[in-house]
Amino acid sequence: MSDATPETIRQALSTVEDPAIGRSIVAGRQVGEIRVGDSIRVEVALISPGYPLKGTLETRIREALEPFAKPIQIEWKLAVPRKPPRQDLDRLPTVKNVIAVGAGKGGVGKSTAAVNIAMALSRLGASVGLLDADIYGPSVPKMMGPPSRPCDKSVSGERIIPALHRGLPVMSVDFFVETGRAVIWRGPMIHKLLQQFLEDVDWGELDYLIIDLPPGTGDAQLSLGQLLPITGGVIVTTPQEVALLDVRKAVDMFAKLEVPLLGLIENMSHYRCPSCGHVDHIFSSGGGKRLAQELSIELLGQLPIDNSVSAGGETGNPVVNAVPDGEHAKIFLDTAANIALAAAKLHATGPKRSSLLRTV
Ligand SMILES: Nc1ncnc2c1ncn2[C@@H]1O[C@H](COP(=O)(O)OP(=O)(O)OP(=O)(O)O)[C@@H](O)[C@H]1O
Repeated sequence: MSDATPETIRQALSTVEDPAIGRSIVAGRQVGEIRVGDSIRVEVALISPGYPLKGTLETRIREALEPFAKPIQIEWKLAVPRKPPRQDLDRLPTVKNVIAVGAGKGGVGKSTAAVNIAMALSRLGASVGLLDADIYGPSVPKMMGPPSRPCDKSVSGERIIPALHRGLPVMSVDFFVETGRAVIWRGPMIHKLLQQFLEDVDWGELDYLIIDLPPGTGDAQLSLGQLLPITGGVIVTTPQEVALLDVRKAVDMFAKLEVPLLGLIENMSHYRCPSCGHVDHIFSSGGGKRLAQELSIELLGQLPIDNSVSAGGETGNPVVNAVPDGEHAKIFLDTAANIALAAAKLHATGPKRSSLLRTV
């Protein structure tokens, strides 16, 4: 075995593959600074926040460096890869990944999921923004609580400064309508506003922009999807058969938009009695899992019904933040990590040549 130098160590590490993508961590530029003294210190960047395969990667690194017979210290960093979206929609150069949260029907907890996933990714160390594109019922600002900085759209000719809620930049259709007024958007107005959200908003450098899409799979959703540069889609459903039927429509919608599907979240999956711990599958059991298997998509997470989740939405303090060590925060953190990993895996496939024409 050769002496331990940064070069020989880098060479040894070139045989280590990232377990999620099967690529050498040296070739993938995941290895940063290497320092050698009494011990070996290596900087290694993970491809996603909360990377679920970190233990496997660590074992591989330690095995590869074992012959140097020195203590090994690994300094973990985060370097989220950027997956270029469809060629015709490469509009957000400072945003690495755009993740759209959709649902086949209303009321399944799509906005709750979008808000908590954004908070969870941020807790896991990523830089995250939230775009509330739910033109029928923009609820993200309410769910995130009062802003520490309101949205500044006053300066004409300059970039719009997004609101800041709990440290996350947020833009919402809600900022552009009077409180309590029903929103009747005509297609061109929606397009214009969303185009502004994408082109005129100063989002800053983001690993992830999470988009809360309107519920359903009609024309409005399709045209939004054609406008937004989405890296991957996530579908939220409840376990009832009737909701699951709508999931198939949502899957079709993402396919039409040529947006890769990252997976399914089953919300209101079951209810656990807080006093006796009894688990009740109020709707039906295993529906999300069966459907995910049937459609060959990943089941990213299963969230039980719980007061703390709805209270988080009502009080403007998402459960991931309000009860940070609770069961529901843990489920959202795991779900967010699964989403981020699924998006990172797409990176290996490179930019997509779209057969769709831009409609605006
Ligand atoms: N796991 C859960 N446990 C308890 N309440 C929940 C859960 N998930 C969502 N809710 C509640 O269900 C209601 C609907 O949730 P939410 O607004 O997130 O749904 P949505 O799919 O975005 O609806 P919309 O179609 O109106 O946009 C809210 O009151 C929310 O607090």
